[in-house]
Amino acid sequence: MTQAPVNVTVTGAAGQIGYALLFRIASGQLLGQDVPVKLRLLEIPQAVKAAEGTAMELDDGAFPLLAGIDIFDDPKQAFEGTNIALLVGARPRSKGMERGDLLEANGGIFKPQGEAINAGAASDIKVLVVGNPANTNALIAQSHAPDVPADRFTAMTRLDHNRALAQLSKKLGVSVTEIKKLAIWGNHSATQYPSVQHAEVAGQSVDVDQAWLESDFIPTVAKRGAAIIEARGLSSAASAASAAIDHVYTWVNGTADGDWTSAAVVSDGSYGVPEGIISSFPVTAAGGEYKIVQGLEIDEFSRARIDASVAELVEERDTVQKLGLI
Ligand SMILES: NC(=O)C1=CN([C@@H]2O[C@H](COP(=O)(O)OP(=O)(O)OC[C@H]3O[C@@H](n4cnc5c(N)ncnc54)[C@H](O)[C@@H]3O)[C@@H](O)[C@H]2O)C=CC1
Ligand SMILES: O=C([O-])CC(=O)C(=O)O
Repeated sequence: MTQAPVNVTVTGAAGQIGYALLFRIASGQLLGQDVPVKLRLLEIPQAVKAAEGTAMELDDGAFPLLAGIDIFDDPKQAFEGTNIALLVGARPRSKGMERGDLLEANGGIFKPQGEAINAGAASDIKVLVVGNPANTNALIAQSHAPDVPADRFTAMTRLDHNRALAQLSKKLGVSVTEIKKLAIWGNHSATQYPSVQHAEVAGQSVDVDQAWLESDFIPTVAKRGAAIIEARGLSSAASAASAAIDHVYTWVNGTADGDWTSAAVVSDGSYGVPEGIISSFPVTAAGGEYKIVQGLEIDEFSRARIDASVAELVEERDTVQKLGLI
């Protein structure tokens, strides 16, 4: 081993995303093949036993990079000294619900977790919120961590980004690796805007007809979560875990030259998105920081879609404000 282990806290460790995520972290896919990790698992008391079972299986994987596993039911202990926090633990939606319906049920989880991160996490803490409604849960956690730089709190729209890549690659008959500069804007919800306005294949802009974009691509990507629930009877798990791995790996290791990815980050007012809201943008990563891509021209169609999704985020912020969660 070439360095001290990195502490990674995963909440909801006994859940379905946790089960898909933990083995990939232990195998080195979160941070890199030369980076040892110590796992700190947080669960509610009733699920600690199940988390212990997962920890036994992690032991049985004999992962060379796994330097230890601790299990907690107290957020203060779980986030003590942690470098990377994956906030997955929350109730998933079921058929017929929108993610925003989970605001009240799940919002309460993220206030004490934000406070615990503020109190005890390592100074280089990076937080990814996966639990839905992810953007606003991230806002709740961030607002209770005043001593942590706000840009360390992010929410996951990488799954939407990957879904958009997959759909476009099928349509164009090219590999996902050939597509650059796709972007997810706004909320991780049905109002999100997957944009091909700046997308490129082999340096050329992507030529797809507007009717396909509006009636197929955008709704397929934006409603994919509901389609998975309809088909599986459970919300997406392995693909969500995979996107969480991608989000953190890119954050730590950077984006490729000439490309970007999507992540929900604290808005600095760019593109008319109100400051402080956690909204998805096209972002680059370098030196361990995500930065919003600047200076993009936004066409009229994109403007309307971005504004609609951001309006939903403003509503969610106002709701949690009324609930006393921020
Ligand atoms: N942002 C995204 O792209 C996606 C987000 N999600 C969301 O991720 C969340 C988790 O999904 P699943 O793993 O499928 O759910 P799950 O129900 O299988 O697991 C959730 C786990 O969280 C635990 N938990 C609940 N409250 C907790 C707390 N206060 N502290 C620690 N752990 C707690 C539960 O005991 C359970 O083990 C849901 O909110 C789901 O909607 C799911 C897919 C994609
Ligand atoms: O749709 C859901 O509730 C789970 C989720 O966030 C997704 O699959 O994108």
